[in-house]
Amino acid sequence: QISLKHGSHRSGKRTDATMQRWREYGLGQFIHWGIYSIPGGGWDGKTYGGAAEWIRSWSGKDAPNDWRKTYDNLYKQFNPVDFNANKWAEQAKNMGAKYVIFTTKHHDGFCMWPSKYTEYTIANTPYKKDIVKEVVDAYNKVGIDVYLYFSVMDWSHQGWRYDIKSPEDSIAFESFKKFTRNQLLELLTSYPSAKGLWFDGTWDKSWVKQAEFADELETEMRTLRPGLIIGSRFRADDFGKRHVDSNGVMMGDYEQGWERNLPNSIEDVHGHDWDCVMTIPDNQWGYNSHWKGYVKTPYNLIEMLVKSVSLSGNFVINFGPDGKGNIRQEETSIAKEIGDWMKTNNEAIYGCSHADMKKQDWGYFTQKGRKLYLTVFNRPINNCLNVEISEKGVKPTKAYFLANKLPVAIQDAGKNKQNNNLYNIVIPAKYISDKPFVIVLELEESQTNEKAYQQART
Ligand SMILES: COc1ccc([C@@H]2N[C@@H](C)[C@@H](O)[C@H]2O)cc1
Repeated sequence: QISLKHGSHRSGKRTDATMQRWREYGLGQFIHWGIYSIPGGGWDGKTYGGAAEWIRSWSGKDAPNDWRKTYDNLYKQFNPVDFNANKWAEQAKNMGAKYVIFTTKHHDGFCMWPSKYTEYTIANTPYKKDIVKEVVDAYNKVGIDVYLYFSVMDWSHQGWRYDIKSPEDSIAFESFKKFTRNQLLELLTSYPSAKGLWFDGTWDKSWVKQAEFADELETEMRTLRPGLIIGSRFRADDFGKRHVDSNGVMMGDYEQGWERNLPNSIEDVHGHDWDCVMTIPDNQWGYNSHWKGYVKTPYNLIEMLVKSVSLSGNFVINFGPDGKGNIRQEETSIAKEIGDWMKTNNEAIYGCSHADMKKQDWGYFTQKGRKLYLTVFNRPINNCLNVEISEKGVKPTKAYFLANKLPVAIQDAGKNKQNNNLYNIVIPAKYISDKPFVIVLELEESQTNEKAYQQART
């Protein structure tokens, strides 16, 4: 046990109601929207190879002439005339999202709210109005909780440094730290209904060296907003360790490392709360007019959602509106498909978590109380869903389709070598579905005193 002043201040999950509400969300929406949405991954007929929200960093011979100057003046033309926060919120509601994470400031430093600590904000664009407020109000109105994405790394600020290597760097970075604290307190004060902050841009050495400052700032924010939810990405400990401190204890309220990645087993989760944030194309968060590579189907995303909940996590799908404030057609149709599926099956998602059952090939278990939800992605040829119950004295008493409550048969298939009780849940052969479907299995304690059967001698 290494003694730490600025490591994790809590081990184990948070047990308060606010965090429990977060745990039950299941599905969330990420929105990346900012100045980078104007170029949309290219400029002057040239396309940028990286993620569209990083286009300010475009340089070298491939970049348009004077690109940095061009980019840093884009805010003067930012006027998203098609933006309608209520339409976005309605679409997210219909998709079944319970929370939204919205980019207040990305790495380029442009503020989507009228911050009083810099000129580089929405107030100085033709649009003028406070976009963060419009999003917060519209999503809250339809019952979706709002979390504010904030990039600590800020390329527009004179005081930002990737590392601190000289007294001049230290003085500059002190001014940057003051600016960052001011903006964060400003966000918490201006948008009191925001439930949490989603930090990014916290990997550089300069920030990793600020254990005491970041720890005190996190405490100050939590004091200002009791119940505030902050993930594992915000700060580093006394020795620069991030996400988990030097004693292996997670910092923050949930694991924020699952970006475009998913755990594969409950062991990967280490008992932490977590969410996965996922792009629809391979790696584009901000609007990119030409999606390259594989674009995930609604089916891919529904499987990731169910897998996340089956491992006690939330799944957050990213949307990247364009420079005029439109959500593109591909994202609109995905939101619709997922929403249609959620309307029928959300009972297997909301408030559910990992079931201590052996993973089966046909799909995933999620559980809430004594109800097991079997979401089937790979229907067995013999229509029998294998279920192994290792918990002694527990047996399934009822099985039925979630969609229409029609019963399905439960066959007792004896015991396997580990003495687990095996069951076949039998899907009627005539039942046809071109979408993943859910079967509910109700469990009850059984008093049977069956003896364990003789193990084979081998
Ligand atoms: C250096 O690798 C990355 C990858 C993604 C990011 C940002 N995190 C995502 C949530 C997006 O905001 C992406 O720009 C930053 C650095």
